[in-house]
Amino acid sequence: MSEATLLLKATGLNLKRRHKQVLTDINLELHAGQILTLIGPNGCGKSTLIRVLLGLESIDSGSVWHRKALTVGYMPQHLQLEPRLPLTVLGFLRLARGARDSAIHGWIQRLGIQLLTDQDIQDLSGGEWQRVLLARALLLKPDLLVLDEPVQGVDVQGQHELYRLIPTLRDELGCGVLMVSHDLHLVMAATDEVICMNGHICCSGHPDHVSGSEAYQQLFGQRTAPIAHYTHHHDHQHCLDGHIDHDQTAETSQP
Ligand SMILES: Nc1ncnc2c1ncn2[C@@H]1O[C@H](COP(=O)(O)OP(=O)(O)OP(=O)(O)O)[C@@H](O)[C@H]1O
Repeated sequence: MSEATLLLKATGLNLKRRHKQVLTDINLELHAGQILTLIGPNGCGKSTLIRVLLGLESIDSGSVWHRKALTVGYMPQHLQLEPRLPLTVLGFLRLARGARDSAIHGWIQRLGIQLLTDQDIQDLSGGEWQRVLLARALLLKPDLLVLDEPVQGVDVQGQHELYRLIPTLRDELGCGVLMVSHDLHLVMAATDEVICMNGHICCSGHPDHVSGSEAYQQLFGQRTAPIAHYTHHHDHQHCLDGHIDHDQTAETSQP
């Protein structure tokens, strides 16, 4: 990918918290139009890496480069709000920098949260809150959309909808997407590149490549078996004269 589309680049990131080495020699690049997903077991450093990339946490060594004037829409894993704060969903969305009511109502419709507009944010369910946070991130018209476990608390139907929506948003906004997810089945189909981490980067690349790698199998073991992403194993050959030769045997069938 070209330098012109580069949004963010991390080089040699290292970070220790108390006595634990949380990040070790992390290198990555994210380009406009790319969906990059971080996966890995609990505590492997995914959220910490996101916060470091966004400049919310300091590092011991390494560097993070951002494109100039990069606008980031961040959907955090946790957002602590003052519990006594009386604020409706609409009021909360109006706090987004530069957000106009027309845009707010557009995203409210798009994300199917019309019935929540006047509801107090303290009364939202986990899945409802996730949608509201996504709306807030999108209101910023981000060059980079950062989603830290976007489907936590979202029902199965909602998870499918959200993972279908992410590539559409990427296409419409032309943004890059950096995502953390535990939903291996769904995320593998909705991402261009996966980084599988456990403090350091164990493996990375296209989902097909990563899910077949030894490091991935060691981290996720049996759970990797039914990954539901599309893989086409070509079981025939197209000859120059247009003839199809079926003598080639298929390795495996697609899921
Ligand atoms: N301020 C801190 N002090 C000590 N340890 C910390 C601190 N912040 C993070 N850690 C540790 O760093 C590790 C990485 O945490 P992080 O939240 O990045 O993991 P994660 O991969 O996002 O996990 P999960 O999948 O459970 O959300 C964890 O072991 C955590 O306990």
